[in-house]
Amino acid sequence: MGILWVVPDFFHGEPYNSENVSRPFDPWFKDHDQKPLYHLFVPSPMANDSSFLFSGIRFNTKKFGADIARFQKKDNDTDSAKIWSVAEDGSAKTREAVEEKTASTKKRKRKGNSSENVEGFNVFRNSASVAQSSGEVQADQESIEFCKKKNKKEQNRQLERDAIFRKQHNIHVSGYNVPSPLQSFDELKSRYKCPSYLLRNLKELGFREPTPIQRQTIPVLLDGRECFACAPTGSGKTLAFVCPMLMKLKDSEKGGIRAVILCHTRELSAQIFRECKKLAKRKKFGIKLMTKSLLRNADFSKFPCDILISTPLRLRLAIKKKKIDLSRHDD
Ligand SMILES: Nc1ncnc2c1ncn2[C@@H]1O[C@H](COP(=O)(O)OP(=O)(O)OP(=O)(O)O)[C@@H](O)[C@H]1O
Repeated sequence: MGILWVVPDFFHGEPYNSENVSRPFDPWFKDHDQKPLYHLFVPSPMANDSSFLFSGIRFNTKKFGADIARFQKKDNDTDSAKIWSVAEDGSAKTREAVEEKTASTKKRKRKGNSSENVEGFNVFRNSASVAQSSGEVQADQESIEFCKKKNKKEQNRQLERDAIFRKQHNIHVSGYNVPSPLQSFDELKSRYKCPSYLLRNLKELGFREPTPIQRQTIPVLLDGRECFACAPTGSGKTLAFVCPMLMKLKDSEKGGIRAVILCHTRELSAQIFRECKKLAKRKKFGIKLMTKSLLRNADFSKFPCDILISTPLRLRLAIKKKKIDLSRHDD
């Protein structure tokens, strides 16, 4: 254990002086060997563990890196450790060595150079339990903070890239933490695990690139966010909401209506119905258009329907007269 307690020997008179020829080391040590001050500490745990000295101390190794390098462990430290163990053993054979080393330590002290600090620092470095574990904790905290900073930097870079991309495609957004727009339809697979039938259908329909409204609306809806989108006629709004709808529904189920699309005109609902059918090709989704005949003849209690497309008035009629159940819709 690399510890050197430097305390004045108040209890036992004069300190050892190597230059005092009339008081050589052996008799001096004999006087003090009976009750040296460190014996007071030996039975206590303090003698074996210096961590009590440093508990609660946190040392910023990053900030004081240069100082740490300067105070790295030196031979002096091992010397002082030897002195300590020798003094404890009380071995007569090594007392000479003790004398020499003690004298040299004192000389250094007198000169007032920095080695004293070195030892003090090494004590800190070597105290096994608390100092080491607090060092580890601090290292962990530093690496976490480093990761956080890195993530934040990367996030800011991504925000910048998104802003440039939106500007290029004339996309305007408002809202908090808006997801990044789609670069391509392939991103549907990498980012959202889009089923392959849908990607195949998009390809077959000749949709190579998403339109601006699709680029931004699809990620927003797939992230479970609410969205109010506005784009010119013929800009591909239908795919912008049908594609995430199909992805969220995943598979066909026979338990009732799971999604509703409301359109203000019958023509538009018929157009959306056609688009839905094209996009859901190869998947047995129950997609229904609320026509007059359906409203009249259908038994809505056993209505296998994943997506229902209707105008508001027809849906209201169905709810009132046919007790259509919309409670199963997926969020
Ligand atoms: N990414 C795309 N690439 C090429 N064509 C597309 C793409 N998305 C949609 N289309 C096609 O563009 C046409 C218009 O799409 P859509 O009906 O969805 O537009 P809209 O914005 O909903 O129009 P409206 O406002 O009239 O309802 C459709 O024929 C559709 O198949």
